[in-house]
Amino acid sequence: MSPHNDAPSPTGSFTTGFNRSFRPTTSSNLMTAHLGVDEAHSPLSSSYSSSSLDDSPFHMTRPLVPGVYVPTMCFFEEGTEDIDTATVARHAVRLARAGVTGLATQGSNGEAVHLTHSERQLVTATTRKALNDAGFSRMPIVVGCGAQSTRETIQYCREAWEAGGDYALVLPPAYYAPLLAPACESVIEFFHAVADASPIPIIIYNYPGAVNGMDLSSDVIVKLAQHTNIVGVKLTCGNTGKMNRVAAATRKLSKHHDSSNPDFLVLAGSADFSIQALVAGGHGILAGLANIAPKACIKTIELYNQGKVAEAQEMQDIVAQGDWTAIQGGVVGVKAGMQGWMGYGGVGRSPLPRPTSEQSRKWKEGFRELVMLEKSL
Ligand SMILES: N[C@@H](CC=O)C(=O)O
Repeated sequence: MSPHNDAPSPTGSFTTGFNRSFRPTTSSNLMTAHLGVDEAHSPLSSSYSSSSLDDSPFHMTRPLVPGVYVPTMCFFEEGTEDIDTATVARHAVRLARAGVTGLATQGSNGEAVHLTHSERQLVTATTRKALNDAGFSRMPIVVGCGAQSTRETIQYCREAWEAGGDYALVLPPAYYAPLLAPACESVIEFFHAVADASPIPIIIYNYPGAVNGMDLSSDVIVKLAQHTNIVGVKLTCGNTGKMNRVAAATRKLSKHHDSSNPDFLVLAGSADFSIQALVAGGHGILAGLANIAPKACIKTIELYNQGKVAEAQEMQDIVAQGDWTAIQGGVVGVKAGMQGWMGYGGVGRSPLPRPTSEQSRKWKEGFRELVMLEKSL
């Protein structure tokens, strides 16, 4: 059973359900929405500080610990393309019951770029409530908050907190990458400004493929890690040398040496290098493949941590092959695979293409070995 399954809950004051007075609303009035919390604890209050948040009875601290984090898919109603909240909730609970460490809404797999501000809040709030109702109120939710301006990124972080998110996953802004990249200072200033203003801690998202090729170096990441409100990194770049440098440097900077609760969490951004990440000193994965095979992803890491390296390698072989299908098919292929094997998933929001039946069969087949492994666990 997951350490996050909290029935009964250890904190009497915490209530299940969305507890930050969230009301689905338009983005224009979100910033003025009354949160129903003491003004001194409101993230919209100028006197707000992250330490005051921890004192708020409306907040439960959910530590960011090593393990498997899943950037959840977003699901849409057939025809209308409205958010299918029932499936969002059901999927979150399925993953939690499989034993994952945390979830991430609005990662690349969650089609964040297709969602409005209020839809993003709806997905996060639905996920939080589903977890709480199923006895997983201690499970953290990371929320994708990347945007092109510092201002909007901060707004996303605040909205993520309002909706029940615990951490913000932030990509560097990259539309104007050539203007920012030569001076890493601009990128550092961006992350510092966001971290200063965000009510929730920041996880750096290094995914060059999604941001005009911008690839943060280990030097930049280690510098950013020294900000008290920047607490982790997801490396989708796949650079295990960089991961080794970041893990080693942040370990040295750490005030304590508790490997079960590091100050700075270093995560692989794809499941196809899970054990490589552990060898490099990383702490786990935040990877889309776990939408399909959460138990296989968890088991691979467990085997390695238990010193069963050959068995871990064997499982990693299957995980890496399955991930190749996910990498090639992206959101379209993963949804087709889920629909084929799990009976839900549907299709991506327009303009993502609907796969033909032949393509759906191909994506489903690509996951066969992985799904067989998953079912055996
Ligand atoms: N391959 C990645 C894509 C985004 O980071 C994943 O597995 O999530």
